[in-house]
Amino acid sequence: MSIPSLSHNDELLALQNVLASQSLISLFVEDANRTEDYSCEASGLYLDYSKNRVNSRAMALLFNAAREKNLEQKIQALLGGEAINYTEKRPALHTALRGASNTPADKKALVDDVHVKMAEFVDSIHSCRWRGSTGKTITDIVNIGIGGSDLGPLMVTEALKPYQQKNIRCHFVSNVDAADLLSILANTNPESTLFVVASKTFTTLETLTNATTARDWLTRALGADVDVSKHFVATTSNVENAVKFGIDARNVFPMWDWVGGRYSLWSSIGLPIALGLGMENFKALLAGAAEMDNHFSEQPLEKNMPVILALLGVWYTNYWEADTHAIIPYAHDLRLFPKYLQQLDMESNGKSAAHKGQVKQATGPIIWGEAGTNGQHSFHQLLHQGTRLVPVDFIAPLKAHHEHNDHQTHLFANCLSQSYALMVGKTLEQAKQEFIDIGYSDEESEQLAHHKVMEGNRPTNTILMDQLTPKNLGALIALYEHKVFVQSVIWDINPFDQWGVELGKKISTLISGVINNEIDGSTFDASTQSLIKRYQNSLKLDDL
Ligand SMILES: O=P(O)(O)OC[C@H]1O[C@](O)(CO)[C@@H](O)[C@@H]1O
Repeated sequence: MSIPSLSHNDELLALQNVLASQSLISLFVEDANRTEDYSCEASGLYLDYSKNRVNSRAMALLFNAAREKNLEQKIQALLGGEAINYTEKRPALHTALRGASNTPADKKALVDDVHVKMAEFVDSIHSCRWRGSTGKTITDIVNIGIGGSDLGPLMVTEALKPYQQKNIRCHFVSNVDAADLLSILANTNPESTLFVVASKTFTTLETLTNATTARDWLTRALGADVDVSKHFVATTSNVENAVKFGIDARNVFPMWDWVGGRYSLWSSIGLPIALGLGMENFKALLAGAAEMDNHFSEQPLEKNMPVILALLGVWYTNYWEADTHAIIPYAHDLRLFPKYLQQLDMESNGKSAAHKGQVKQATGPIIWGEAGTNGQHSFHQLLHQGTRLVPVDFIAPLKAHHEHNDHQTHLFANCLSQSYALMVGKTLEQAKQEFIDIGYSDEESEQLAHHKVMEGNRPTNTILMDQLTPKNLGALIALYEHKVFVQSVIWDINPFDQWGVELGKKISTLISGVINNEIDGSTFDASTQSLIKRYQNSLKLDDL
């Protein structure tokens, strides 16, 4: 794949060549101020991007590229509510949900109303005014949703566990595999359980299947005349379908088509966050994100954290041919963050259609990762000695929510040890000496040394925050949302649609029809037909 069409491409390519032969450590030696020059602060977050294979000229050309693609105007178009999602002809106004300073007034009014409704509902659950159909207080919230209607609220409630309200447990069901739902139902009491059916469209197969099974479970346990409305609420933009499902219209928390699914945790889709952590903490999450929105809108590109992260990503994807990008939080509570970012980034920028025609360069990388230190004992080997270049974002809170400072110091020291080791690596001479030091002969040491060599010069970002608080988490999520947007601008793609997931959905409906003998399956290929047959045969065996 080639590179984005930019006027300074020749120079960028030449610089890549120069920087590829220069060690990262030598860049620090050359520039005594490198750490200060290659760092930035925003909304409680500190980004150190000095351990990247860039110099000031490369950064200047990347900022220039962003200007060439009219990034500054596009940021204002995004925040101002222009129909930036041009394939679906609508704005992408997740920033309005958290009250970014340029939020259009009509959207602000809608959002404020929903916040009032959410706050009243949360209070009625927490103060035990809302009761189940048999008079019991609600102890368990089960969110039924998938994709953006699951991953965001799930990740946030896990990340902010120290803020969890007493007497309320939150559960999340997403997979159409009933094993997911049944494992939750096995440990909940129908009398004190509230289901939140979360679906922007209220048409998603997985969510409707799970919600129907949950409703059957409830009526089986509490009788056909149970007041289902005491146990089911919905968060959706499709009030009509939610009501058809049997949810009382008063218990539907609206959202709108101008909020993308993967950007929706800030909307009523965040209801389980507010129920689990309290409305104040939900609002603090929004406030942190709004602060990052304002930073994104107001700061020059050179000091703009999402822009810097995005341009570094473009640099590695397009000029260094990095296919993947690892996200490694050194906070156990953030362990779902990489998984959350997989949807945010890959569903947004996993595209090959440009505004006009097809893209000419690689677009969104494969996002992956795991919490440190666990990853060190699984995939870090590849980061240190593998043949692929994998840029890494390390994310670390300085303070923990517990008092075990010995653990926290080990955790933080490991985080820094990884970025340092990835940068400096190990030379052949050092490796040989290590073998000699443990008693190997000179000849053996010579032969084996290359197994221990680490090339080093692997690029990393380090993002620090004081503590993993609702506000800091809000800022962190918004940082990555905006990073993804900036990259979409450079790559000239629409990050707000997801046509790619539609085809599989449609075909699965057809295949269900073939399995149930409602549709002729002969148009499918021989492999698919034979696999369908095997499944049908297993059903026949069950009937015997
Ligand atoms: O909230 P809904 O409408 O049920 O959709 C769930 C998810 O399905 C997708 O459309 C595709 O996976 C996501 O973008 C979305 O978050």
